[in-house]
Amino acid sequence: MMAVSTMKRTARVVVRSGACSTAAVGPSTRLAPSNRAFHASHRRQDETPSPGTPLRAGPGSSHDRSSSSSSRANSASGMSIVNIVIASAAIVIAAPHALDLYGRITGTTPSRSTSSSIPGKLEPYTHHPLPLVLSAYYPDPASASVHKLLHIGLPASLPASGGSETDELKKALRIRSVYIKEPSLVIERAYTPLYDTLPGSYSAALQDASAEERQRLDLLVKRYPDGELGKMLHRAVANPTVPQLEVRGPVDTWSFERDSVAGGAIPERIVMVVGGTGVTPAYQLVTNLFGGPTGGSGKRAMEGGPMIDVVYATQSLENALLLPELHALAANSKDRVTVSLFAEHLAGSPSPSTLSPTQLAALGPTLKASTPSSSSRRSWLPSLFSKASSSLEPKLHLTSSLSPTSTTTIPVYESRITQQHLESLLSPQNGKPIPGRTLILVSGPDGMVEAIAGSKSRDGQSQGSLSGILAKIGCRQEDVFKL
Ligand SMILES: Cc1cc2nc3c(=O)[nH]c(=O)nc-3n(C[C@H](O)[C@H](O)[C@H](O)COP(=O)(O)OP(=O)(O)OC[C@H]3O[C@@H](n4cnc5c(N)ncnc54)[C@H](O)[C@@H]3O)c2cc1C
Repeated sequence: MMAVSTMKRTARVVVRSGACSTAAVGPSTRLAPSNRAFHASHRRQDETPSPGTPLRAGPGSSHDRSSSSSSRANSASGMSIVNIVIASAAIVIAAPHALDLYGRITGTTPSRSTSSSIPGKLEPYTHHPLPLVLSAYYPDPASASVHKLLHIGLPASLPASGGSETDELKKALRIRSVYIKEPSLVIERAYTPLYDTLPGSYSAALQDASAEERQRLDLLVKRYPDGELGKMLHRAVANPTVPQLEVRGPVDTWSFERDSVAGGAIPERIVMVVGGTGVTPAYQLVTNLFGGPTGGSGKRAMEGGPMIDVVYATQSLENALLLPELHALAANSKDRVTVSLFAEHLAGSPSPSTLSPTQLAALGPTLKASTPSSSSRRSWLPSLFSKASSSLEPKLHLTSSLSPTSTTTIPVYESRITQQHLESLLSPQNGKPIPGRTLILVSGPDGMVEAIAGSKSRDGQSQGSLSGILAKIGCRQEDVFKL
């Protein structure tokens, strides 16, 4: 496993070969990846009144009746104190239920009591305090940014094992998250570690990891201007000796074993359509199956696992996360992992020489950009020559700057992910049907998930009906899962 250089939500679609008809139906749907709208509607939770909020003395308190007889005043005062005690007790008893109800109604997750927190422990349903051992701006620790890489100290995890290789593969086919609590506001938010180092992990990345890497969670956290948890996590000062973050987990975001649609058969291919910080679940799944980007002495890729295509949308090249690591994973797992990037704004026709310092920072020292040749431009979208528009051709190719002979490329399109792109990706290649089953996972801002696969239910708990681009190209409801 490699430390990321110093360093969303989603839908799952299972597509049997031919399950998504590739016939174009209507005009392509544009995505609306507004992080602001997404978080405002899906992930934001307003401040919850604290159970300890003092009650205001109402009419009948001794202060209101200064001219009344002392007995009436005492009686009123006594009544008032009894009322306060009863009301306070009722609030304390009812608060957890009210918070649960509030969470269900708003689609957010209120935190539970942490009065019995045990430092250094991790459990799915109870928060425990863990230390923040590293906090660095991402991608360049020396430049302030809206993204930070955080390392949270963990009790060491050992790779789990048991059962046949197939059983282990099925257990690695999952994406797990943790929830971090904001103590004063009584709210929590989910974050997906880049590597599953959580208890009970079957991740190939854990097998590659050093002892130090096994004792930490690597999170990439975006800060929004008024985002509560993002602000708190960006402000927190790293100190390995102070367990300051209330964390619970692991919680399955998606797992093959719980996927009734999968019916026990491992998919041949998983297409992950992701946007913004929604790339973190895709990254975790790839590293679960193929190990970390720098590899190690441990077991590498899981045998018999699916191919993974990461179709990644960002607002701009400079906002793209984990590009060097994704490229390294694709290069290490030739023909098993592909990555393509859709940047809405590339500022015209960038050439390698005109990339800005922030764009170059997103590429890191290991990637270089080049202008695709006309033949390579066309290779990814063979069926669309006749109707090709400039947004259907990559504007840049990202390749390794360290090994010039490497042919692994991340094509960069100046576009949102469109119907044509997904049709092309899911269509039979060279006229031949893609064998086996394709599972599609979608993760990103609400607007993007809605455009690709339709929105989740209001409470975020159920999938909602399939619509959007995937419905237009003929995918079936049961073939789609929104993370
Ligand atoms: C399974 C899962 C995994 C995730 N993994 C990651 C991850 O790895 N990394 C990551 O960064 N995120 C991840 N997220 C998203 C994360 O959980 C939070 O939703 C995100 O960090 C925003 O939380 P916040 O508290 O910072 O912002 P919030 O307080 O929720 O605010 C979000 C946005 O809403 C706006 N807003 C806040 N209050 C209001 C208001 N009253 N009116 C209008 N707008 C308002 C804010 O300005 C901001 O733009 C994940 C989410 C899920 C569900």
